[in-house]
Order: sequence, then structure tokens, then C-alpha cells
Amino acid sequence: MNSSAEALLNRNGSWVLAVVAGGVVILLAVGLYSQGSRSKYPVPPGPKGSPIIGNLRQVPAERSDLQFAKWSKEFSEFVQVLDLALAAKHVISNAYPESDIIYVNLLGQPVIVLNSVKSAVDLLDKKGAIYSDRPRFVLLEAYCNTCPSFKNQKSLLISISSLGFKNNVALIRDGAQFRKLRKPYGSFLSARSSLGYRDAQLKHAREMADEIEKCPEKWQSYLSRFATRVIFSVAFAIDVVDEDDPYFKLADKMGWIVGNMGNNGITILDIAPWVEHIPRWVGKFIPSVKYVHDHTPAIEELHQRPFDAVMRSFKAGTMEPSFLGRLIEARETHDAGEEEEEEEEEDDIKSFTDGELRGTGGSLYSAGQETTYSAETIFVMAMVLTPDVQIRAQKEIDAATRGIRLPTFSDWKTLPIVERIVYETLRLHPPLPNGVPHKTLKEDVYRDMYIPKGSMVIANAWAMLHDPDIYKDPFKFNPDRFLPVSESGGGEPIPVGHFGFGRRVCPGQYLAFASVWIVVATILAKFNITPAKDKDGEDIMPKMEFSTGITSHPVPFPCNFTPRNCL
Ligand code: HEM
Repeated sequence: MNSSAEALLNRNGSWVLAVVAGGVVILLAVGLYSQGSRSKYPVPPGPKGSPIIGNLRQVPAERSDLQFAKWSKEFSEFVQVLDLALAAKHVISNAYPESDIIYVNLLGQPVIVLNSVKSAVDLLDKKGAIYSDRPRFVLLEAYCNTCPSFKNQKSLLISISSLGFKNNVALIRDGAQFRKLRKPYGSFLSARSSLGYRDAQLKHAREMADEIEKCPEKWQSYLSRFATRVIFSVAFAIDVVDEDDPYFKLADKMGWIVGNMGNNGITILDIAPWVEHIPRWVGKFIPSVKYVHDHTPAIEELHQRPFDAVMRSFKAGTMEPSFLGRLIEARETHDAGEEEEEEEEEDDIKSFTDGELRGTGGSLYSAGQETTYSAETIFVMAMVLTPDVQIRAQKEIDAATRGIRLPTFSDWKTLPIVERIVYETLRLHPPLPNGVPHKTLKEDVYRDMYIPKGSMVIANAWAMLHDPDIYKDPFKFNPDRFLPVSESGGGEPIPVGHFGFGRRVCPGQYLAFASVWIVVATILAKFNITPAKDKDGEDIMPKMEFSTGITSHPVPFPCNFTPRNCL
């Protein structure tokens, strides 16, 4: 077994224990495995797997998106076609010399990986009724299952409570509860509503720039703080002040926890959820189980604290407007004379429990902080690697601001290069390379390929945004690729996929894009970003290496932020 597959299972080689202990699950796995062959259509092509564990050993624990993209170039849809009539059709049309859709089997769990925008749009966007479920993220849910009572439990992780990630909108299964919890985001985070948060974004971008000026070596920490401050002000109207602020400490901790948990949705706990019921003494040998135990208290606190604070300010009559504040107010007060549509939404909110409020509020932070921070650091890395782009963008910014002020959102139209830099940042490395997995509620057939019911469906944004047939030199940071050919650009499409698809598409995308925009504009106006030097005076260039977690970040790299002027 290769080491990465081992790591995928549980990070230190105790996978055998887990597999052996799961006799019942093996039967279940075989049942699931056979689902793929029940149709006259074949499942999409993919690597040949082993009995029972399927392709578990072949899917790497680190950056599975890269392997999925590679497989999509290696397997053709024709190879898997067993039905003669279908085979003839494929030979005649020769339509699919390589397959943008890949099938892998993880311990009986069918996994469909969509590596092209077309397949993702056809399935996730156009067939949302089938493709909007989520797999159970046992590892993430498990965070909220335990802590205070953990020591008293006979089994390791039992009795799922209603705290934290349990009501997390990004993780919840499709159905009435999902629709109830997701609904308030529609109005609160729409393109139009997101314009209302720009004052806060501008203020926090300026604070971030001042902090970097004072202590440039801590630039990563300040970028992370910016993302935290924006979410805390929008979600809870809480002003997070400095590094001694307990919210920062909690936020940092959660970032670390979520960023280091391994392949999203396919850790041992996710693919073999029965592990959550094993005896304690076995569990301590399984790192993902131990991980849950060690980190649950921080996750719970991060959901509980802001909720308590907003509730307190509501009761004291001092509450400032925020997402959670709006929900609490709607639940606790009896209004008359609202518009009909508003009234319907408010009626839904009246039935929210405390746990649901904590979950919907906390979802903004857990989904929005790390992703925004990741995009910011990818931008910085790109600037170190492409000084020519940096200089050109600075010239444009200086022309718009006459070099005497920092940019504001009202400069957006006159700074198209900043917008292109944001797009190219999200294309170069989407913060969620594999998105967040969806799941099928029913079986389906797509382009003569069978998609089993209950399949985990991964939209591989990384593959979509690095397809060399669409993006020339995909590893090169080139914002001009989106300019029309008539303006000496590459005429390439604006990237799609980094915010996901269908009914689960990121509701925070407008807020997020504007956050990254103001960070890019402010930093380029105020600083030159250059490579750090080694002891011989040579440039230390970042290596374009990225972490694996729910969100993916550049591996930390040093660089210099030098103020350009006295702005
Ligand atoms: C650059 C920053 C961001 C990126 C790249 C990003 C990307 C994504 C992606 C890929 C998904 C999964 C979509 C799918 O399942 O198809 C998602 C879901 C989500 N995002 Fe974002 N996101 C970002 C920022 C934000 C922000 C700032 C917020 C909120 C303030 C947010 C809130 C959410 C929520 C609540 C979900 C779950 C939606 C659902 O499952 O229905 N995101 N995001």
C-alpha cells in the first residue's frame, strides 16, 4: 500500500485495524459496489480497483484533485463500454477519446469526479433535483458530537447533538432542513445585499494594510485577520480587535483544524462512518477519530461564543445589524405589516432553534474565512512570481488614484486589471480544488454512462481551470488571458467552478469576490511585493505548492512587503 493511501485512510497506518473491524460494513460495501453494474450502461471510466476497498489505495491523501485530473486524461469513455451497441456508437462517433468524467470506488462508495465545466453544468446545475444532496461528512459532524460528555461515553463518538457543524449549511443533506437553513442567505448575501458590506470591507482592508506596514513579516496573519474581521462584522457585528482577542485565537485554531484534516469527505471517518461507534481503546489508534476528539471543544466554542454575544446585545437593546442579529430579531419579535415575501421568510425564521441559529451563523465563518484567506495568499504568491503583472497593475491603479489616495470600491470600473487579477487568482488555484462533494439522490444516465444512486459527486474545479485546451499555459499567472483577442488578450473564458455549482453554489461569492478585490487593490496601491532573499542574497521563489485540507493554501513562503509611498 502506498503511503499516501495509508494517510488517506487514517494517517498512520492503522487502516488494517479499521478494515478488519468492519466485517458488517464489508458486506454493505460489496452491495454498494455492485450497484455500479446494475444498469446496461457502464459507469464512467476510471482506474481498476481492488475487491472490497476499490480504489482506496490509488486515491492520494494529498491533492486528490491532481490525480483525478490526470486520470481524466488517461481513460477514455470507450474503454469501459461493455454493451456492443453502445460500443459501436462510440467507435463511430469517436466522441470521447478521453473522459472528463471519472469513476472511482472507495470502500464501496461510488465516487463520480466531474473534470469539465460542461459535465458539472449538465449534472449539478441542470439536474439539481438529483445532484444537490451532500454525503455525510462524519468527520466534520463528529466535531460537534462529543466534547463535554466525551469522557463519559462508552463508545467514542455517539449521540449527535445540535451544536456547531451539525447545522452547517455547507454540510447538511438535501431536504426541507437544508432549504430552511439556506433560505436566509438568499437575501442576505445576494449580489445586491453584498454591496451593503463594502464599507466594512474597505475599513478592514485599510486596517490590514496599516498592520502590514508596521510589521511586514506578519503579512499572512494580517491577511487572515482581514478575512476574519469581514466575516465577524457581517455575520455577527462583532469587532475583532487585535491578536489577543479570543475570537482571533479561536478563528486561527479553527482555520488550522479545517485546513489539516485531509481530503474533504473521504477520510476514514467519512467512508467508514461505523468507525464512530467503535470502542474507545480502538479509536485512539485512528488518527481522524483522535483528531475529532482533540479539536471539538474549539469548534463548539466558535459557534457558541458569537451566538451568546449577539443574543446578549439583542436583550440589552444594543444590537448592531448583522446576519445573526437579523435572524435573532426575526425569531424573537412579533412584527406587523411586512411585505408578503419578507413575511414568509420571517415566518420560517420564527421556527429556528438556538442550534439552527448557531449553525447558520457559524456556517458563514467556517465557509467564508479560510477560503477568502486562501485566495488572498494565492494572490500574494502570484505577485512574487510575476513582477511584470504587479508593475502594470500598479501603474493602472496610480493612474486612477493619481497616486494620492488608496483605491475604493468606486474605482472598480476604472480598474479592470484588478478584477482580472482576482479572476486569475481564483483560476490559478481554486481555494477548494475539489469543491465540496455533492451526492446523488437517484440513479441517472449521462452520455450513456451510469451514475449510481448515492454516488459522491466531486466537481474538480482545479481540473476545469487547468485544462490546457481552454487555458493556455495553465500554470502561468496571466490576467490578460481573459482580455479579448482584439485587445491583445487570450480571449479565454472567465473562470467558472471555483464557487461550485447548482443549488449548493457558494452563496457568499459576491461578498468573497469583493473582499479579494479590495485586498488586491489596496495592497498593490500601497506595497511592492518582492521575493525574500536567502543568505547568499538570492531570491527565494515560492514553489507553487499547496496544502490539502477542506481549503487549500500555498505552502508558507517568505516575501517582502515594502511601502511604495506614504499613502
Ligand atoms: C474566495 C472565497 C470563496 C470560495 C472560493 C468559495 C467556494 C465555495 C465552494 C466551492 C462551495 C461549494 C459549492 C458546491 O457545493 O457546489 C461553497 C459553499 C459555500 N460557501 Fe463559499 N466560497 C468562498 C467564500 C465564501 C464566503 C465569504 C461565504 C460567506 C460569508 C461563503 C459561504 C458558503 C456557504 C454557506 C456554502 C455552502 C452552500 C451550500 O452547501 O448550500 N463562501 N463555497
